[in-house]
Amino acid sequence: MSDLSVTNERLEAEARHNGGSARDYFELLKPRVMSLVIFTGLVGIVVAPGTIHPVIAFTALLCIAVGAGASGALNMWYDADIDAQMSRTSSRPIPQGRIEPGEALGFGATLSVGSVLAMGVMVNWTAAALLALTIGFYLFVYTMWLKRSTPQNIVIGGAAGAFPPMIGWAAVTGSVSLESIALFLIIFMWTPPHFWALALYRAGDYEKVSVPMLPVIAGKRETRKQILIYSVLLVATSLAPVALGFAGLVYGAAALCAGIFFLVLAARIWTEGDGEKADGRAKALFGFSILYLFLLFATLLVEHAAGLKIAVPGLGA
Ligand code: HEM
Ligand SMILES: CC(C)=CCC/C(C)=C/CC/C(C)=C/COP(=O)(O)OP(=O)(O)O
Repeated sequence: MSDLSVTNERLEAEARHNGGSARDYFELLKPRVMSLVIFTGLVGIVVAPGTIHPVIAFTALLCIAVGAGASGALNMWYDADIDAQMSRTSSRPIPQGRIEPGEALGFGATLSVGSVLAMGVMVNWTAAALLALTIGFYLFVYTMWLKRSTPQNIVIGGAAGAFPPMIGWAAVTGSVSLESIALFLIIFMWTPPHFWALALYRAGDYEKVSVPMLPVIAGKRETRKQILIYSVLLVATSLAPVALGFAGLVYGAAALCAGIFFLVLAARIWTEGDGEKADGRAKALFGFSILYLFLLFATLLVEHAAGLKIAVPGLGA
């Protein structure tokens, strides 16, 4: 062995020993995914009826952000074995040895408990209970139980990602209502097409680590069919805020236009089958799914905050 490689090995071992950098810890929070999660929480806070002091609203949003990040760290702690083997996730801090599993567990657990307690003490205990439920659902129900045991993992487990607007709403009102359940249902219906589009072109990764994602177990044809079914349900559900009267024509028109485009992309996946453009079309739906959810919630926010709500005749207030 050359002097150089001995030195490199020593440096790497030292780096591992010194614990991760601030950047590694930040990566544990899954910041890109969680930024949209946090945005949906913000929309829940803004559109909820009633008033909230801006400092309390900011505290609630911070607790959602920290709790969401913490749940991402706990997910990475538990999934480190499979993350190490999948090309998409192998460069994460734990598989790379930059953060020890125990450090990630301690980090995630501390932030989880801290965010729930801070929400309870400084905002209200309904929002805190929902935040605890969300973190627990993502860690125990999705990550530890369903992810490795059933192809319905993300349908049921995906509920975790749908709670944040409900948490935001509860931070203002102290309760759960039909309107906040409608926001929950939109994300709940959105999660299967969002994730299965990605799973279609990442099926090999999941097969390699024996995670029973739908394309691996039921095949790509069935996955394409399920994407189409959930896309139709999603577009119908996206109109619930209008039907319940807490969104108006601007939101309704945006939801319909974006929804039609979503359906076109889902249909194109279906018609392409296993053709040569299959991966490209799945990637297009995955990418648009993120823009779609952002647009839907952003329109709700702007319509509400800018007083643009024009009620649809015969529906709601
Ligand atoms: C169980 C539910 C969900 C599953 C299984 C899932 C899965 C995934 C996966 C595997 C990725 C690729 C991440 C990567 O490239 O490392 C991803 C990306 C993403 N997801 Fe989800 N997701 C879920 C729910 C959500 C929710 C609820 C949101 C937001 C409301 C969300 C927002 C995003 C965003 C913004 C990205 C893009 C991140 C980037 O560009 O790196 N996801 N999702
Ligand atoms: C407020 C709060 C606690 C919010 C949490 C929201 C939440 C549960 C979002 C789910 C996001 C996500 C990346 C799921 C994928 O996990 P995965 O393990 O299948 O993805 P991976 O393979 O990229 O790790």
